[in-house]
Order: sequence, then C-alpha cells, then structure tokens
Amino acid sequence: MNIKRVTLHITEMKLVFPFATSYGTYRERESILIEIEDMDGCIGWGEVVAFSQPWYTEETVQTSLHMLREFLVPSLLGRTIEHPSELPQLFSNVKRNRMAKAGLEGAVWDIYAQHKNQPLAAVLGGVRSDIEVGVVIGIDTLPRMLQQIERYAVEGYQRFKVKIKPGYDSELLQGIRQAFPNLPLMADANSAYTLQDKDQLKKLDDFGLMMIEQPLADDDILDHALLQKELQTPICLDESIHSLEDARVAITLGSCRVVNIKAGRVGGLTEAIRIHDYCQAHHIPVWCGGMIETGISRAQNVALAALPNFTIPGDISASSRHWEEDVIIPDITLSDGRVPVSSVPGLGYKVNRKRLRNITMQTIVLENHS
Ligand SMILES: O=C(O)CCC(=O)C1=CC=C[C@@H](O)C1C(=O)O
Ligand SMILES: [Mg+2]
Repeated sequence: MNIKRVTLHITEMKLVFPFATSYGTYRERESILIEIEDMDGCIGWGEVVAFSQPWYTEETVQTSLHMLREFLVPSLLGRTIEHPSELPQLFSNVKRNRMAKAGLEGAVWDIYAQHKNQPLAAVLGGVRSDIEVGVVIGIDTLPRMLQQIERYAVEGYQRFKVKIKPGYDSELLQGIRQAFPNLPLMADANSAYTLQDKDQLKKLDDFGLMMIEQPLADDDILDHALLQKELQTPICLDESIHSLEDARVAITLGSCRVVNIKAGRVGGLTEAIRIHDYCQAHHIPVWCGGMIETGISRAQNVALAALPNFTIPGDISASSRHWEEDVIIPDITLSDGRVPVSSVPGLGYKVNRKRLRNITMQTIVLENHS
C-alpha cells in the first residue's frame, strides 16, 4: 500500500459519568482519531489513546499531535508499505511517543486487513470468535461502587476491576467482598504505592483478588519483584511495560505474574503481538487493557484479544460504558458477557461520519504532494 493522505480528527466526548483513579478524575475524553487513505482509495482508522493530561503516561494529545505532524506522518506519506510490521522500524528514529505511533499503525493494519479481505483479528493471529470481557469501576463511595458492580454484573461482565489508592484500599475491598464474596475481582493502583507500603499491600491478600495491577511506579521493576516475593496475590504490570524488552526484564526478575497489554502503551499492534508471544512462551497470561477510548480503539482491542494467550477478560467494555453515543456503527455490545470478534474485513466497524462531525474540535489534513 502507498499512503496518500492522513487526516487527524481531534475530538471530544463527555463520559457518561466521571471516572476517578488514584491520580485524577476523567470527565471528558479528548482523542485523536486517525484516518488514512491509500492510493487505491482504501480508508483505515486508528486512534491515539493519549489523554489531555500527562497523568497516566507522559504523552498527551498535544505532544502526540506535534509528533504526528512534524515527524511520524511525514515519514509515512508516499511510502510503499508491504506489511504494517514495518512501521516500528520506519518510526525508529523517533524515540518513545508510542501512543502517537500506535495510532498510525492501527490505521495501517486496518487498510492491510481490508486489502487481504480478512478481519483484523485474523491478520493479527486471532483464534477466537468472541471474547469474555471485564469492566472497570472508578473510585467512588462504597455504596455507589457496589451499585455499579451490581449493574455491570447484570449486564454480563465477567471480571470486575476497581481502582484503589492509599487510604482507600482494604476497607473498600472488604466492603465489596462482603457484598460479593465470589466476584472475579481485581484492583488497580496506578502506581500509587511504594515498597514502604508493603505491609498494607500484604493485607490485600485477604480478599482473594485475581491480581493487583501496577501497585508501584512504572520504573520500579526491581521493587515490584521484591513485592511479588512477599505477596500471594499475582502482580499485573500495566504502566511498567512499554516494550517487549520491558516484559522480558519484568518476567525474568519475577516482577509480575500477569501482563496488561495495551497497543497504545507499547507503540502499536506489532509490539503488542510480540509481547503476547513472549508471555505465552513464558506461561504468563495476558489481558487487553482499556484507555476510555472510542469505538475505533475498542474494536481494535477486541481483535487483539482474539489472540490465544489473552486468557483473562480485559477492560473491553461496551460502547455504552463510557459513551452516550459512540463514533462507530454498530456499537460494541455484550451478549452473555461476551463481545463477538468481527468477521468483516478490516476493523469490521464503520465510522459514523455524522457523530464524528459533532464531536470534532479540529481537523488536520496531511497529504503527499510529491
Ligand atoms: O477503558 C476503561 O474502561 C478504563 C480502563 C482503565 O482502567 C484505565 C484507563 C485510563 C487510564 C488508566 O487509569 C487505566 C488503567 O490503568 O488501566
Ligand atoms: Mg492500569
């Protein structure tokens, strides 16, 4: 394929209700939706999952826009690409900025799959026709969190993740366990603790959690290994894993027993597949993380989670979990706690142009004039 035009749609959508984490609260979601057209007129969609604020990782919507306009898109325009897995090499002179790179790679995978006349899941190596999914509940009062768990259990979610923070962990989990003794439950701390909190974290072993996600800082690979030795609960790493190399170090040191894979965090689907394969070879189960994203990235996550070692339900909730109206047609919906893996060539969902226009703040068109 030869890339003719890249359109960056900068959008904003309001969450159906605020989502609170240990580091801050999301109320609106600014996103960069990437539309790529090749010389054959084939259109692919990708999404940059960076947030407006550098809370989760250092990338933001504005830093991503800078990288895309000045460096990444110019290196892609007019280029002939045989396979999307060439992109990491093509972008290798741009350090990090993985979410910006992943947004472009996602759109190129969509075009590639359409040219092959295959669903995205199939070209990624997916083996499932549907996936089990989980949901995330932000920090709130215990009664309100219990109410949400109740509601999502009725909707069919298979796994429940709650956000925790120092001072709001054991008491919260105790309350949840009293109401739901057998709930498949896990907790995500988003790096809010240090190794000095070891004794408090050990208390969380009492709640039969499936895992505790990212208790320590993203660069605390060694401290996570020390902590994992003391905990019965498996540690899952999210923010610490930016690459296959990070996964190799973490698994070798025993810093985690589970890995959360987000294509955006690791620089794209190619690196996500490499991490998946490495974890599979080392008997480390993985699951697909979420980024409060629009349906474009959500649909891509469904395809990725069809790979064989995604054995734990991921944070791939229905479109309605965060949005009044999604940007794709049809919506992502659950049936019996499962989301079907699309069998339509490419991403398998259409972009709703009317909805896109309504949520667009700015449109940037970058073309190859040579
Ligand atoms: O997409 C969702 O529904 C929420 C997923 C989620 O937990 C996260 C979203 C955004 C930033 C992070 O705090 C985060 C995570 O840590 O996994
Ligand atoms: Mg997380």
